[in-house]
Amino acid sequence: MKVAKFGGSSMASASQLIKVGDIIKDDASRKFIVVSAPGKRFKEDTKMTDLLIDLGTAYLQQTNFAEQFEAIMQRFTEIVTELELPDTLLDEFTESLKRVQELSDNEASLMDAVKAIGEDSSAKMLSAYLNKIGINSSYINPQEAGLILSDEPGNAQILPDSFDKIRMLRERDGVLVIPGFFGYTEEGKLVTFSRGGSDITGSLIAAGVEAEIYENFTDVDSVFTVNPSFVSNPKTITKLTYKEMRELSYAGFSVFHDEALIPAYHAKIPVAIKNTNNPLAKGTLIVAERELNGRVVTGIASDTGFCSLYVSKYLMNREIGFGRKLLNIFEDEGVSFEHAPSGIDNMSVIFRERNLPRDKERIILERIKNELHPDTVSITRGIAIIMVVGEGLVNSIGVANRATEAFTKANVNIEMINQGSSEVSMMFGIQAADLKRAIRSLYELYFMEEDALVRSGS
Ligand SMILES: Nc1ncnc2c1ncn2[C@@H]1O[C@H](COP(=O)(O)OP(=O)(O)O)[C@@H](O)[C@H]1O
Ligand SMILES: N[C@@H](CC(=O)OP(=O)(O)O)C(=O)O
Repeated sequence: MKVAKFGGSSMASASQLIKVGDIIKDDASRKFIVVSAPGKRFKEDTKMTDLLIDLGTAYLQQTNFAEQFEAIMQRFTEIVTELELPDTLLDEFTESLKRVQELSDNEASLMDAVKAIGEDSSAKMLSAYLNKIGINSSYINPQEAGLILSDEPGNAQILPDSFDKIRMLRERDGVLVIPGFFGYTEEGKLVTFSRGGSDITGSLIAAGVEAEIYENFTDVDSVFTVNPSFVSNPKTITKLTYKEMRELSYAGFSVFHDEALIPAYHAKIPVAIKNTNNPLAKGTLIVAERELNGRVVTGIASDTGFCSLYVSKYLMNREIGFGRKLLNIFEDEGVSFEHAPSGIDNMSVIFRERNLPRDKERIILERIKNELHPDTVSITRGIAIIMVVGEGLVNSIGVANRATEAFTKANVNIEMINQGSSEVSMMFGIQAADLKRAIRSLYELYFMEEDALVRSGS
């Protein structure tokens, strides 16, 4: 039995839902279907989830609620009408949108309840459409499916008891259509995962039902070696390991949510990335182990929105507890960090800028000065990270050299280097303004020049 997840791009319009129906019809083992809310139909379009966030905001701020309501209903109406689905679906969606005005939870919980309407409605439309084309299908609410999550609105996590309940879905007849992105706390409150979280639902269902494969349908033929917005027509990746994909998606390969790999990884379920618009394309397979194909680097990912805190103190290496005290300050202030590369007399700590607001920055700098008495302490914002990832990295000499050569060629200054202890990745911090140049240069070196050398036999 397979789990197939269809992302926002696959659910964006009636014509996309028809393709989804064809894909499900084509393979009877696609029994568990997880769907996102309608995504963008074209580049400048707005995702349903963003329309819903605007609706929630309009309600909270008592502004243009009616206008947002209209925009959302128009998109649902288009899909329902074009697919000739029952009008009762539209009545249901109208009711759930109206109920937003009765919600009295705190702001974060209210927003979660509003956002979930996108996925919930998507699942109801697809299930109705599948029945219409002769596939016996049921809509399954995530509570019924057994998705019990932690009480962290907008950033929930699965609770271990869920899996036994999810497993029972195997006994159900027909195709089951489950909305992605949300679940319920033990107390029955609706909570969502972080943005892009339908990938996580798909992986959890795959782990719970012990699927033979988790197919993740999106709008690209495969995972590319580099984000296609930086390099046109980049080389594709046909197979990569969970470890590689986890690092790549953490650092910006937005095609798959970085938290979505863990459940599939633990349950040893292969993940296939496939294209709804071209389902016969081979796609990309994510597995536990793969043969090394001679290529050292599998992919180069990058992300912006980081900042780096630098602390130096002469003889830091001899001061027992320095690192602990430093990290303790962040813990006290409720600030999570991403990386902490260190030298003999210095230490950097890398944060996502959104986790270190200016008021926290002031408090933290003050505390470091008063409690740790460093020689210098400073924060640099506007940092981008680049992650060079590959299982082959561990046994190769000169990978870092090649990277620095690429940065030099592109005239990009490296602010920080960190060889991850997982040994499948190497991370560089640079100024965000230099990102495009740096990525193109790295791609040229690792993928174009190395291939040319292999082809010429040298
Ligand atoms: N390395 C990469 N390989 C493939 N796609 C990538 C990569 N990095 C970023 N992307 C982007 O991810 C997009 C697909 O993810 P997403 O928009 O979340 O899809 P969906 O709506 O199907 O969930 C692609 O259209 C592409 O622009
Ligand atoms: N609709 C949600 C969840 C999701 O996974 O969407 P998508 O499949 O379009 O990335 C979001 O936009 O965050």
